[in-house]
Amino acid sequence: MLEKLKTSLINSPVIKRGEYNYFIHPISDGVPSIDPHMVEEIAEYILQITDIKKVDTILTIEAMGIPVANALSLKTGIPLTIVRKRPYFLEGEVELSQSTGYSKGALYINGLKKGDRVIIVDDVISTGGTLIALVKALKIMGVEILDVISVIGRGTGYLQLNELGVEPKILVTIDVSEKGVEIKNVFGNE
Ligand SMILES: O=P(O)(O)OC[C@H]1O[C@H](OP(=O)(O)OP(=O)(O)O)[C@H](O)[C@@H]1O
Ligand code: HPA
Repeated sequence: MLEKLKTSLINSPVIKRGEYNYFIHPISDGVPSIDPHMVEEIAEYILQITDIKKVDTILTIEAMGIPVANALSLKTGIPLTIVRKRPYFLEGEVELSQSTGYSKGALYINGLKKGDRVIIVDDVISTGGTLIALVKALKIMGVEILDVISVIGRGTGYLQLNELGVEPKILVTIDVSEKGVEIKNVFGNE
């Protein structure tokens, strides 16, 4: 299962972004090109591990959550809502701070209201900085989070989501070092 994803991950180049060992992969970077059959493999797998029936909208974060989240939206007919990196100044817009292992910035939520039921789909969880900030903001908004799914996971950032009462489903967990990427676990193989 997830063979295309696993095989491509172990061949990912790793560069330094400051002190951070950053792996480069089509799903997390769109580099090199994204194989639609790999996206299909991932979307199919997600549909097997999450209950999509009650979901009002699939929520993702600009930019690299979009390819997988959009594939899910197309397959299910459920609308896609994208948390953006620029403001739109619309009524009710919610701003939050995003920090990763190599960047800091702002994110902006539009199009969600209290009571909306969402699944969050992203490409990578590492420090957890992005998803922790998003989950906290959604809870304040009264948005119901039915599931949190990340295609790739590294490090222990996901543990802080547990403290927020969220158990993210991470499809493939990896170790990243200067030597490269190693597969640690596949969701459902525990
Ligand atoms: O767990 P964290 O440490 O927060 O890292 C995970 C985040 O890092 C990337 O976002 P980023 O905005 O860097 O890149 P992108 O625009 O390529 O998605 C990725 O898309 C995740 O959202
Ligand atoms: N590679 C690609 N995207 C990422 C990473 C990484 O190492 N960490 C957080 N988002």
